[in-house]
Amino acid sequence: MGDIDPAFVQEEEHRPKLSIIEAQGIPEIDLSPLFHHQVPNPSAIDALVKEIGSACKEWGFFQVTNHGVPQSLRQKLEEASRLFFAQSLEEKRKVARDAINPSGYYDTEHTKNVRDWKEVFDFISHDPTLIPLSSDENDDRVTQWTNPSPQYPPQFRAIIEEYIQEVEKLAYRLLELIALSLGLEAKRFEEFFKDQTSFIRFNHYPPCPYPHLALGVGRHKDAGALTILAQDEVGGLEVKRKSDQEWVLVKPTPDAYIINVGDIIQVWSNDTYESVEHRVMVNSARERFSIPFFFFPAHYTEVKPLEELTNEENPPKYRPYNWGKFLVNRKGSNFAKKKVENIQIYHYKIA
Ligand SMILES: O=C(O)CCC(=O)C(=O)O
Ligand SMILES: [Fe+2]
Repeated sequence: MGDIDPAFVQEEEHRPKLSIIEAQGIPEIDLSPLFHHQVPNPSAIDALVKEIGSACKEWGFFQVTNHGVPQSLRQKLEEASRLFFAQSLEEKRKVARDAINPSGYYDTEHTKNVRDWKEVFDFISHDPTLIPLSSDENDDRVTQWTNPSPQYPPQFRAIIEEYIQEVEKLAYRLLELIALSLGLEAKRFEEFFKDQTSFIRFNHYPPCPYPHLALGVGRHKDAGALTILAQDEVGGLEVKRKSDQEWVLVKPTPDAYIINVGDIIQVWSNDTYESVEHRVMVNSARERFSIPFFFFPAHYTEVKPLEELTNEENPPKYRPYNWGKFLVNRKGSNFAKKKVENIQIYHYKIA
């Protein structure tokens, strides 16, 4: 292999340190109190809500175990993902995304204008998904996103659809716990997800001969409400620890999910919880797979700090923004490479 394509090379300050801090990992939270059907145990739920609240506040990231998503289903999905990516580029490009429909395969994503060392297959969770036609605020036309139908592996689409149903149940449960932890009613956020724009992503990070120069995904924050990530046993996800701004590796825990608070919860909670920066390291020996589910509200959602969480002493820190316009703007800028920074929530911050 010759020299690395400069499109992949990170600026010096953003290159990963290959000596890794694995100290003091993100909190691990056992969700089994949610699944004791006979007699509800309010004190166990209270304790869980407190744990979730402090994980959101101190880290913005945590892992959950006993989460209710069947392990066999996750394994089937992971196996299907491996088979899909093992195909030739030509086969994968038969389900390529395009400028209109962002669902499908591509291998050219850039994060902050540096190319990521990965290939991706995106699949919206509700097909079709209603979405603004453009990010222009004065254009109120709406269009639809739909999914491609990968022909291989044969049951891929059916397995994805089954998995989405299960992971969505977990998303709603987490949302309730987060609402309770903010002193809100459990179902406070539910209405925003009736016509949700969520999607699932399959990431494949091939081995990379330049792990000191490139990243699988450059540093970023997730724009949605919540992310529910399945990572394999290889490891590589790093989170910027809030206490000291160090990058720490999230050690793989078999069958657990990694949860992180996205920008929307940051805005809803008026910065009580913050969306935390993360990135993915690659390694020269092993490929890695991960499957995030991005839990996104309906396109017409006006995202703004909740009234219950603001008052005269704590006024709203953000101007309202339209989620659909924000999302379309993001998708457009990740598809066509622009030299400018893409849209971020701090653009709506009230000084
Ligand atoms: O692969 C991972 O561990 C995380 C990927 C990620 O952060 C993303 O796709 O937004
Ligand atoms: Fe992410």
